[in-house]
Amino acid sequence: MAQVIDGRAMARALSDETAARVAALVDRTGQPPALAVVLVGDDPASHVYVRRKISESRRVGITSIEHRLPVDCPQTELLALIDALNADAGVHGILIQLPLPAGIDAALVLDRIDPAKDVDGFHPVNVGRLSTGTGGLVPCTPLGIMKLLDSVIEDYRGLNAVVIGKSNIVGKPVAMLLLEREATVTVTHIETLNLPDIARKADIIVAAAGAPNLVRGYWVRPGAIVIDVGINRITRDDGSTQIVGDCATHELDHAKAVTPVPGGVGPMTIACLLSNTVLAAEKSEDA
Ligand SMILES: Nc1nc(=O)c2c([nH]1)NC[C@@H]1CN(c3ccc(C(=O)N[C@@H](CCC(=O)O)C(=O)O)cc3)C=[N+]21
Repeated sequence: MAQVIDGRAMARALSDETAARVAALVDRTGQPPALAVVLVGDDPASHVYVRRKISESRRVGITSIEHRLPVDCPQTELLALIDALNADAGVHGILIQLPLPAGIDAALVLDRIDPAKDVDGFHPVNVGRLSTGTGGLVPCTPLGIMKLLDSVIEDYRGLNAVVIGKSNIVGKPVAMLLLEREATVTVTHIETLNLPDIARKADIIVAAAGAPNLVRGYWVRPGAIVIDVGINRITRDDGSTQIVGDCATHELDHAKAVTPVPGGVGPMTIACLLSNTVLAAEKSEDA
């Protein structure tokens, strides 16, 4: 049987550490870290995620401030809000929930965030720092993936890592982090030919394609480690809905370790958002 990596337990442990850092910060400065969460429009999944981010923030002592804007909000209004949050010394982290409504230029919006407050790590300055390995805030999902992998891997050197998906929020940044550990990294995507053959060479598979049951048992070599980043809401025959990942997990008994969905990468993403927020607040102390 493959080891099932418990993302909920690891997230809890990380958040306990974060809570201790928050308490120490409050002792030093008299002020808790503050996270601004900006939600534009009424995507139901985004609402669920934002609720969870805010309640987890409170649990560790981070003050979270939610800003809701209507779906037809003019871009200039969103940019003005970001300017105000950038200028507010009491705000340490800014998160713009994605996806943004059509008609808003997401790249322009992310460019506007002060890189020091960019707890998602999506600003070009942080993307650049990640690619040169020179500090900066690291995107939450890739950071969480590395912590999950670190629980089962000591030394990445010489390992083959195959990343499925080339998104800016998961595929590309996790490839950079794996490269930094000196794994041999292959990034694949929707146009990749012979994906099963490429995956079969992997010691580490990171599946972030957004396609349920994409990664089948025969794609995975015995002893490989499989990180399932997918969050797919599917409707069963009886009409009920279920969250599944990108991997046919029931076919992966021969893997060394797998992450479950739910309870794997998702909870770690939120725990890393909180640790990034405290990191941003700690760094602002010396500024
Ligand atoms: N600016 C921005 N930053 C993000 O980090 C960001 C975003 N926008 N937009 C959407 C995606 C998605 N995302 C998730 C976070 C937690 C779970 C999570 O906690 N999932 C649970 C429950 C799954 C469920 O029941 O929905 C689990 O996997 O166990 C899932 C997905 C963050 N994202």
